[in-house]
Amino acid sequence: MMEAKLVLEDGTVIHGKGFGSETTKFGELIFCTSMTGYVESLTDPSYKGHILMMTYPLIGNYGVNPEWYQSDGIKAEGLVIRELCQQPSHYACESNLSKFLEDYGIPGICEVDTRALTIKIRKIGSLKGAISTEDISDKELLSMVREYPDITEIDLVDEVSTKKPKFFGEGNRTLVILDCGVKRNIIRSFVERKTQVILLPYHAAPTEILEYDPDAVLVSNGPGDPRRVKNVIYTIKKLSNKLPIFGICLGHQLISLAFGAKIFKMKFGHRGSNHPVKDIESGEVYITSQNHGFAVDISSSDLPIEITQINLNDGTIEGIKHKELPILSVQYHPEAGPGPYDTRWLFDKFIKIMDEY
Ligand SMILES: NC(=O)CC[C@H](N)C(=O)O
Repeated sequence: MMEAKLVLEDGTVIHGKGFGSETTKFGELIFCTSMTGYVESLTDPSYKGHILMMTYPLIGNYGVNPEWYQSDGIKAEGLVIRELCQQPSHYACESNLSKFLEDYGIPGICEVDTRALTIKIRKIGSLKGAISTEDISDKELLSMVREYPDITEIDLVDEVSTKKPKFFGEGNRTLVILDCGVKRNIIRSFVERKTQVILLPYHAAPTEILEYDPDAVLVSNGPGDPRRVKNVIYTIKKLSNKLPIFGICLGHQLISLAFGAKIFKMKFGHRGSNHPVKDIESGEVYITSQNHGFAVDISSSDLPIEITQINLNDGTIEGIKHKELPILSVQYHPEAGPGPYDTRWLFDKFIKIMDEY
């Protein structure tokens, strides 16, 4: 295996073994506590701009199958792990993790003490970093990392959204999804429920959306700072009294912004498959799949939206709804991929709202 290093903006330099592509990539280093689901996570467009570190110590065991992809390829900038399994075993395995990363030009580094690094990030927060398997000195790489723009300064949604309309499934109801970096499982969740899905570029104008005569609009998940995606916030405001609107993750943040809430960057985010979320009305607790670094802040009860669900680990907002209009959203991922299926009922709820409207 080739030599590789991980350099962080605070000056940390970690040497390890490289796998995947021989290259240098930059991004915000974040950690994910899911024990499995590395294929789904690497291909989740919300990870664009991030270097993904898995806390589970052995990764790659069951290999790779394109059916598990959440988009057309790897969207994360790099992968940091403790131990790489080089001989995967699984009935559906078609490739291995190293080849998978190589196919998409993405570097990986293993033999890293990921747990110590996670403790560091939990203490000081997410950090910008680079993985490199090239011949660049530590000093030079560190200054490149420090010069690299912060995640809040990059328009990542534009890099992952579809360039033209796409159509999926059939049925007697139609849903427009504004593609900010949608995961395939979200589209699948509606197609399975006999819904025609029209996927539009995130910048589609309100008039263009209405021309499709949809029964509702869903604002998808996606990477980066929601405050940068101003045109979608405008679209949500324009459509709010015309159609039901649902939001997942970035979509939840954009709907919240459209109705006056604020956004803050979390210290190290929520990324994993076991985040407990409580539904305030029913008192039920769900185990949810999460991947976000920003969160919604609703400090005033004068806003037209109210909190429906909260995170039981840190009390952050996990769900909101409009006080009068059929508009609701969640911060977590009801479609799973990877993660538990506890909250798949939300898709049935969305569909019921569409059908009744
Ligand atoms: N999965 C997502 O949609 C992420 C939303 C947003 N980019 C965040 O990091 O908070």
